[in-house]
Amino acid sequence: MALSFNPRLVRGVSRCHAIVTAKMALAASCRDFSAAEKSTVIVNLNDNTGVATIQLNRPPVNSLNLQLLTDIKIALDKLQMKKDCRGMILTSSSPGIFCAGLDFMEMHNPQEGRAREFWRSLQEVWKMLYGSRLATIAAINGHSPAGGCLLSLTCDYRVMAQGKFMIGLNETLLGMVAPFWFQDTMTNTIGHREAEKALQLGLLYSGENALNVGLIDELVPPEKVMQTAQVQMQTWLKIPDLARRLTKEQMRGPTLQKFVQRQNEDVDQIMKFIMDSATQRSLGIYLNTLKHKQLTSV
Ligand SMILES: CCCCCCCCC/C=C/C(=O)SCCNC(=O)CCNC(=O)[C@H](O)C(C)(C)COP(=O)(O)OP(=O)(O)OC[C@H]1O[C@@H](n2cnc3c(N)ncnc32)[C@H](O)[C@@H]1OP(=O)(O)O
Repeated sequence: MALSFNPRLVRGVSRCHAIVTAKMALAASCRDFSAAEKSTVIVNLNDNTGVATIQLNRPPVNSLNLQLLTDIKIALDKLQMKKDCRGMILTSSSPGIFCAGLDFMEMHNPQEGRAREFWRSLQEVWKMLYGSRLATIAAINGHSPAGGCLLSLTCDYRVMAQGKFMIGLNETLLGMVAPFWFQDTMTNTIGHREAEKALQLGLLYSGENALNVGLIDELVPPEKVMQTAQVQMQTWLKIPDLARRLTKEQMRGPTLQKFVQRQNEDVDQIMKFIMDSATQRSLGIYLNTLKHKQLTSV
């Protein structure tokens, strides 16, 4: 995958620069994580508008492994430290795939030390995105199951591509429980009743149904996703930053405080769960299902 700018993002922009793609030193592992040397996010900041774009860039499906999570975190850190940066659009460089959720390689028969680090990175990315001072918009240009849906839910607004794409928290289909903070993020977006149904049944919504339940805010042709996100961003940036940011803090504060109080306990629970042989069996069955393409949306 070439690390070039998306021309649509930079057209007409006089001073647009890339923030260097984040890299990380991976902890020693016996597994082959050879993708570690490759860039996994492309970051642009338009100095004229103050709007940044983070493109997930880990083909084929942008599954969230330790490297991608670390790269997102570094990119966000850099952007949030830049005073002039006011908004961020989160998208993917792979047409048809926003993000396939957590990387199965991190979950299937993991080493506990690595799994802990991985989970803490996910927590950190969620916390940063959910509490970001920036106006954030997810430009969902394809499938967005599980952790992919979670990433988009942290944003202030979601634009999704029309087509046969799915979005939802489907953890129960994998024999897993979406952690409480996944559940809270979903509930805060679509309300308790719909979230209860969606989470228990592991529903993957079509774009139309996602729009109906408020999981996304707009459904547009794939080629218009980015442009729509940019136009929508102007609406968010018309509001004085401080007023918008403080309102966001107040609305999301209780969810974030609950999370911080239970963050360590959450890591311990997840470790217990993922190291359990029954969990691994369910995951193995799910991976087999995935190979035979039996996933459907409602
Ligand atoms: C310690 C923590 C404890 C954590 C314990 C608790 C966790 C609870 C929370 C869990 C959150 C999650 O996100 S769990 C992850 C849930 N994710 C999913 O269920 C998505 C599964 N994927 C899909 O449905 C599809 O791949 C989809 C995204 C729609 C794209 O379909 P396509 O037809 O375009 O592409 P495919 O042919 O299926 O996929 C291309 C290749 O990518 C691989 N692939 C697909 N999804 C992948 C994924 N999530 N991780 C790795 N690899 C993936 C496929 O196997 C293929 O590999 P090759 O065959 O080799 O080419």
